[in-house]
Formats: sequence, C-alpha cells, structure tokens
Amino acid sequence: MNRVHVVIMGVAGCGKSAVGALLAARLGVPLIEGDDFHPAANIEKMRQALPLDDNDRAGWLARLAEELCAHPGGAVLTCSALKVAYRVRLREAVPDLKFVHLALSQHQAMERVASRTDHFYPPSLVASQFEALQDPAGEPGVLVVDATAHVARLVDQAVDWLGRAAER
Ligand SMILES: Nc1ncnc2c1ncn2[C@@H]1O[C@H](COP(=O)(O)OP(=O)(O)OP(=O)(O)O)[C@@H](O)[C@H]1O
Ligand SMILES: O=C(O)[C@H](O)[C@@H](O)[C@H](O)[C@H](O)CO
Repeated sequence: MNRVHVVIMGVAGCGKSAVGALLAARLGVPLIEGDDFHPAANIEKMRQALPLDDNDRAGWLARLAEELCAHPGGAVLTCSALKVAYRVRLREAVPDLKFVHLALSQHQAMERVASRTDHFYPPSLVASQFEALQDPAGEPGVLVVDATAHVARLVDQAVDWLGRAAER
C-alpha cells in the first residue's frame, strides 16, 4: 500500500504507540511518534499534571503537519488528535488523511496509565483527555476500533480497512 498516511489517535493510554509501531512495520512506512514533537514546555506541563490547552497544542500540530508532509511516501503518526479542529489542521497537510481511533472507556484508560511506571503522563490527567475528546466517528476517513482488543488484531483491522479504502 503506497503513500498511505494514517493517524493513530485517542486519549492517553489507548495504545497509540503500541499499535502505531506495529502498523508502521506492517505497512513498511516510517512511524512518527507524536509525543516526540511536543515542545519541552508541553511535556513539562503534563509532567506537572496540568492539561494542555488549544494554544499549547497549536504549534505541536503545525509541527506534526510538517512532519507528515516531509514523508510523501506515507507514514503512521501517533497523535491524540482529540478535537475536530486538530484533525482538520492535520487534514490540511494531507487531504486524504486517515484516522484510526483507539476507543476505550475512561476507566480502562485510567487503569493503563496508572500501571505504566516508565512514562511522563500522570493518571490525574486522564479525565481531562475525555473532557477534550470529540468523537471522530462519522468524519470522513475514520475507523473506530475497540482499543481493548489485542494489538495484533487492531493492526489487522487497520490494514484491512486501509486496503479497502485504497481500492476505492
Ligand atoms: N491493545 C492493548 N491491549 C492491552 N494493553 C495494551 C494495548 N495497547 C496498549 N496496551 C498497554 O497500555 C499501555 C498504554 O499503551 P501505549 O503507551 O501504547 O498508549 P499511548 O496511547 O501511546 O499512550 P500515551 O499517549 O499516553 O503515550 C501500555 O502499557 C501498553 O503496553
Ligand atoms: O493532546 C494531548 O493532550 C497530548 O498529546 C496527550 O494525549 C499526551 O501527549 C499523550 O497521550 C501521552 O503520551
């Protein structure tokens, strides 16, 4: 599958990194890890248990849009992309951009984030992710999957869906 650009999106702990890495390998395209492009001030803010706001995310999204454009052969991007406006911003860079939403409950996200010991993101911020989340279901180029399925199964679902979309 050539030139596929797909964002693995969702709240903290939904599995973006785990699914994104395997999907990129399956598709043979680079992985752009969205968290690596947050300015240091954003990471510090989250570390201090303060939620990011639209201003904090604006420069980051612009940076991610640039990064997508820098990979014309296709890429998998992990990015929370919680709000409609954020997804619109990324679609400006790649008009046919696809999004796979790893959907899970707040309780499940909390359990996963709380059980991680090697990550900067504090469990106390999980509720704010759900407050910010605007469900992408129904937007063009969006697949919603159950993030509690096995990672391999989620990757299979994404690959099948992307393959069908490429045939159209
Ligand atoms: N499908 C899955 N089933 C069970 N556990 C999973 C699944 N996907 C991810 N996990 C586990 O859940 C935790 C969160 O996953 P991961 O770090 O990939 O999420 P994330 O969305 O990238 O989170 P963040 O955005 O906060 O970095 C990890 O401990 C990971 O091993
Ligand atoms: O938009 C945001 O609030 C952030 O991107 C967060 O979602 C975190 O960075 C991420 O989930 C932790 O890895």
